[in-house]
Amino acid sequence: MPLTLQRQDLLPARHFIGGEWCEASDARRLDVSDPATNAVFASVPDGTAADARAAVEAAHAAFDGWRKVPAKQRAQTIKRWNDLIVAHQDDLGRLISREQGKPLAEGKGEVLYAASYVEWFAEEATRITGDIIPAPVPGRRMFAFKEPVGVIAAITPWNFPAAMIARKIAPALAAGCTVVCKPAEDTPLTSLALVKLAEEAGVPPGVLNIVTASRERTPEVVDVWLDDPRVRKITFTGSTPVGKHLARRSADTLKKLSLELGGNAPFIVFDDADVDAAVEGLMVSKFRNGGQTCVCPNRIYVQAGVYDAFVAKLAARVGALVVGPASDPASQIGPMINARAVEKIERHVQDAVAGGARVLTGGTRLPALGANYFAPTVLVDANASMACSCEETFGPVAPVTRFDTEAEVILAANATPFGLAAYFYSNDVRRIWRLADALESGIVGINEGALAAEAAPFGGVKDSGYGREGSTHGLDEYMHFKYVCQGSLSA
Ligand SMILES: NC(=O)C1=CN([C@@H]2O[C@H](COP(=O)(O)OP(=O)(O)OC[C@H]3O[C@@H](n4cnc5c(N)ncnc54)[C@H](OP(=O)(O)O)[C@@H]3O)[C@@H](O)[C@H]2O)C=CC1
Ligand SMILES: O=C(O)CCCC(=O)O
Repeated sequence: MPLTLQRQDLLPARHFIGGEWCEASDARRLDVSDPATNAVFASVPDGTAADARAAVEAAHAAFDGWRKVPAKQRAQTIKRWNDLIVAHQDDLGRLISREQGKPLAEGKGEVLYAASYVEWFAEEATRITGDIIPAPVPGRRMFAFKEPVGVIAAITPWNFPAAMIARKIAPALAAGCTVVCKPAEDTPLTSLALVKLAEEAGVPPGVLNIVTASRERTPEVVDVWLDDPRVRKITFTGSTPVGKHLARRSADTLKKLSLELGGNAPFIVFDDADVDAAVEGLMVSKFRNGGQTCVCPNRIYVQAGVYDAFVAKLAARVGALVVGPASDPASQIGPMINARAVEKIERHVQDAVAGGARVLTGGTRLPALGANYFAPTVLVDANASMACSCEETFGPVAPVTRFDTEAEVILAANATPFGLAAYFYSNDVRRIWRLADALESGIVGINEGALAAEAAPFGGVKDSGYGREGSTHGLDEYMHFKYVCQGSLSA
């Protein structure tokens, strides 16, 4: 079924390069399908190296002009973009849900979440200050100015097609950078709609450029940007192997990098926790976007004293989740993004069961709904050797492990190369600060399952990457310092 929007022109379905909506240089196109049915409902250009080069040319040519636009004017343009995103939240929410599969309420929620970053960075644009440094010797004046790094390349994933674009592009524009962007193959339409609204907001030609591409052609497009010394920064959200590839491949041109990569978040419930609050927190954090979120709990550790009560309550809540297409307002869990995602989830569940885990609810695909559906699942008796404990499942599967002591669970929680988010529930204030210190993670939730906010620095440690998005630190990622030192002037 074609997607009908209030504003059909929010589906430009072409690249945007140098202020022009255009086709791929060889006119090849890429189909976009609905993960609920696998039915194709739109298409976009399948980008080429030539398109990628044209985008860099445009961004490079626009940089000097954009960086010199007064901060207040840049801020006003970005604020207008925010206002347009909010005004079109219904269309954008429907677009997200159709191409990504999340329930409509979540799709619309993501639009407002994305807008919160755009608004935040519009405001931050007017507060970019530097330092006046007390000189260590007489006759000198010393300053540190912040400057935009230049052209930046944003490579975004499919799980939050609006929010990931927003929290990369808004700070780049606020800092005075120009942008080339490549969204994920599965979800190119939302990003094109956002770029259309940025154009309407008055972002000048060449400042924001977007090239869509298939999985097959993505390396060809991105390699152009990796090799081009005019691209001064890569900002990426996605898998750890691709993040490491980008770091290696951009070494020759020594680009600045922000890498927001995979996670393997522990979620720990202590005997002294409020069990109902912990179950609620897990439902919020684990099943958001059907479990396809990098900060989703991937390993759930529950202390022996509350284990039985916790898993009984959790299984009841998970078993009651309504699975269905985004188009059904009752749906709480939509389809997974594609066949590869469902295969990985199924492999994790089967591996866990073969290793001794028990399924309390779910555990299978839901073919009656469609090929990409997987039942929300609770596994108990999970252990560290299982694939679901070592790899990011990225699906609606909650594997639960029993533990006895605080020392034991800290060791287990940190026994992973990843370090993006960690959660724990406890009412003992001494334990709370011990754990907050001990967990090797960029983000820690204490008695809270919903952590992300535009004012907070989002990012990881270890194999979960580096760099932060959101907050004032999210703006610094797009700037460098220039130290200026003035000696004495001769009389
Ligand atoms: N941190 C996070 O938020 C995310 C983590 N993941 C994790 O990664 C797993 C796999 O998901 P997947 O979609 O394959 O993630 P990828 O890392 O493959 O994709 C993320 C982005 O990188 C692009 N990309 C892929 N390969 C290259 C390459 N060689 N050079 C440049 N860009 C590239 C993708 O383009 P294209 O779509 O065209 O391939 C997409 O735009 C998930 O199961 C999950 O565990 C996934 C998404 C987000
Ligand atoms: O999963 C991701 O790709 C990061 C976005 C999650 C969030 O902002 O909470």
